Amino acid sequence: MRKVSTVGVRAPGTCGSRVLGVAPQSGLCVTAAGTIVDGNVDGSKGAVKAVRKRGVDGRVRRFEEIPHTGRNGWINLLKFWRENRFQQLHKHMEGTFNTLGPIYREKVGTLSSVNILMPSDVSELFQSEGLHPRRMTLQPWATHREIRNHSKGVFLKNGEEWRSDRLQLNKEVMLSAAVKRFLPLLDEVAKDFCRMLQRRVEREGRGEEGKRSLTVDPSPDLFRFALEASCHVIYGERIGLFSSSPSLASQKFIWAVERMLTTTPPLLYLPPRLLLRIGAPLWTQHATAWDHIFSHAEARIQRAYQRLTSSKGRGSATEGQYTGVLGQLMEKGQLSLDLIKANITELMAGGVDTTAVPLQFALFELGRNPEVQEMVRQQVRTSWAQAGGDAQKSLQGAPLLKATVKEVLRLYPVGITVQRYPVKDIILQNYHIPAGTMVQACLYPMGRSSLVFEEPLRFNPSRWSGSREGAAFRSLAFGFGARQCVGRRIAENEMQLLLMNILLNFHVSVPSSEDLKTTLTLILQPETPPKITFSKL
Ligand code: HEM
Repeated sequence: MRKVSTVGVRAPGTCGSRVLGVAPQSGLCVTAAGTIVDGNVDGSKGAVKAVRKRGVDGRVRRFEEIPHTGRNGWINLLKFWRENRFQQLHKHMEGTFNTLGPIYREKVGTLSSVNILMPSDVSELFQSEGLHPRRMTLQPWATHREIRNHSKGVFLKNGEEWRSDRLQLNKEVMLSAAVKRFLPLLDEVAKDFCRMLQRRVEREGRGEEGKRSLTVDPSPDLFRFALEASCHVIYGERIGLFSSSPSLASQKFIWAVERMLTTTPPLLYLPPRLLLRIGAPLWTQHATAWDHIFSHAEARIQRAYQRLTSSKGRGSATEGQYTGVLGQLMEKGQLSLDLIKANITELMAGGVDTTAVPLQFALFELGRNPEVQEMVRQQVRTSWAQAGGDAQKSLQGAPLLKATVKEVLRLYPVGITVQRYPVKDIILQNYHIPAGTMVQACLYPMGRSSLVFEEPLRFNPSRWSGSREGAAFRSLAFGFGARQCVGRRIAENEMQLLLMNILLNFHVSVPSSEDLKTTLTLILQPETPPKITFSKL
């Protein structure tokens, strides 16, 4: 047991590297606030436990006693700007947990949060999220909708309004009957992607015919794949992005989403309406990017609407035929056209980078871990053969493939935190948290914590097959509870199907297996997209 001195920002509650430390060790650590942490962080089998805690004098500590990174939000904001911490917020969080312990407070500009990383604490948070869970509002997005008079979709809504939209969307994208409907569409796009890649390897690759290899940065193709897949599932429309001349409008949509994401984080800490009034370029870029996303969606929604109404007029030409999420929502008529537009636009904006980027990480990790790749391929091959090529059955018989996606998102979560405002007072790490406080579950530091995962830096999908690490509140990349990602089933199936088709057709390797440097826009990305070598099997 050791007492930790309290100096400057690092002072309160320091548990040092024991929380996330690379060097595993065992022992108790007394924080400055007097909380006892049972620090058995031995990385050996069975040793990783949730942190137990109680006040030394048996009392719950006050909110103000939670370790923090400095009281003055404006000074913190200045530091963030000066040191470019927005882009490295995931690393900043990891470092701060190492220094301050498993819970800390942070104020940046006007935004205050309590940050946690232990699964047991996230479970506590989940139990107090209430019937209408709330996340931190992305104010620049909300302001854009308000000034342009657009309705908001589920991402930006709260309360009963959110719930009623969400229940309708769940039926079309989350329930297993819906998955069954859209899965063949995703499979078709994944297969076309592989055919396009085959042609490219044959045309541009090296080596003898039939056994060629090609080393490329696959990210532009992965973005196209994700957009093609989204359009097929959402609008029921193929947009031909794998052709030799993909449309410029689609490329512009991809750029607009990228711009919208990169301009979001700096705008979170400043009042958008003030920036709008002074004509700040950052705000103009953000709003213009959103305008583009909206007009892209609007054009497609109009087309789909005309298609649907004209086929209805001709008799039921589309009866029994799946017309995409948009068609389903229109046919059911439970949401107004305005709300359908708002939600469909959000699904489109949220559906491209979120899957294209983890696919880059997945190919990189499979490439630098050839034994893992081979193990997954064997399972996928057997399952695919047994299922006679049926996509859904093939996925069901390949748990390692599902675990691969989970493992990628553990190490590289798309969103680095999930936020909630508890509806009642709760106790986390023996500190009192008043209702209405913004609490963030920090996924990046959690995924890399030796308290939570054995050998956290090892890419090991098999870790999810045992019961222990499959335990609750460790795999949180899609959030949790009723407000979890509504695109989850689309995303999981889309990524699994693409990886399945790639593994059946190519061996994947990487020219450099050095760790990837990551950077945060609104989502976690590689600083430079990794190069991947595809060799025909
Ligand atoms: C790997 C891919 C993805 C990841 C990791 C991811 C992650 C997340 C997370 C963490 C949330 C917040 C959940 C919470 O607060 O508990 C979320 C919400 C959301 N996501 Fe995703 N997402 C992904 C793909 C997608 C896709 C493909 C779509 C659209 C097709 C989508 C649309 C949305 C929407 C609309 C919400 C707001 C849901 C609500 O508030 O009710 N996401 N996502």
